[in-house]
Amino acid sequence: MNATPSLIVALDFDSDVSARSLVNRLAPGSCRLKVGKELFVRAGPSLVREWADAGWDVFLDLKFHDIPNTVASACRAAADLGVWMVNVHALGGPAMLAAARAAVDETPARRPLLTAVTVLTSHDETTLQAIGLQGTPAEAVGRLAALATRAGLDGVVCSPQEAALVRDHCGESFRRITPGVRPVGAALDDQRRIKTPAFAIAAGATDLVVGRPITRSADPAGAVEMILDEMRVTAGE
Ligand SMILES: O=c1ccn([C@@H]2O[C@H](COP(=O)(O)O)[C@@H](O)[C@H]2O)c(=O)[nH]1
Repeated sequence: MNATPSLIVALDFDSDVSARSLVNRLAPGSCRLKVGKELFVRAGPSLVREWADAGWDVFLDLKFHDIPNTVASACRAAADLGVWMVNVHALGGPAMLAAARAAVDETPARRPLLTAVTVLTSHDETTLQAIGLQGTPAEAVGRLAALATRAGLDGVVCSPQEAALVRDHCGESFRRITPGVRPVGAALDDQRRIKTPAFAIAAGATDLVVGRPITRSADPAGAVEMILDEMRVTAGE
């Protein structure tokens, strides 16, 4: 793939009013939208459908992780909303990943991209050990990305620190969606494995997810433009 990397704005707001106020200042061609657990629980599927119908690429980031039948049904429901991408958690294992893939394949005309979360960007080696995962985050990402590749998924969610490793092991066309992106000087918040937008692009990330550096900025639309500029410069556009 070598497509221009995209910016996905994480709309982690506590109301649809706040989310709409930012989205109304953005253009669908300039970035994509991510609806995660908070906004989805607050505002529901109708908001997702509304944005998808309005031409936005919506990433429904609910990280499904359950028995295969339940995850497959949830992926079908996401496809019915018209989302651009939906994700599951790779820790659900091969059968769950295969069931998710089969479910999105049932609607070829509007099949969403299907990606898998590997190791959350809030983890470091110490917290991985605390939950019983051996090795470095990069080693765990490599193992989980291999599972996702074998199940026929379209890519994984990983930190920018593992983007190059995933590209090398899983191929150029396998998407590397990277949260844990922080412009120079931005607060770390609860993230642990972070890098700048420039690093993420240079390392081969295909889609950069950025939330609080935008949503908590005094000028969110300006923050989006600054990140897009840094991405363009690094990509040599
Ligand atoms: O490993 C992961 C997977 C998902 N996320 C989500 O991305 C955004 C990041 O928000 P920031 O405010 O830029 O930290 C958020 O919605 C997470 O749920 C992640 O951070 N790490």
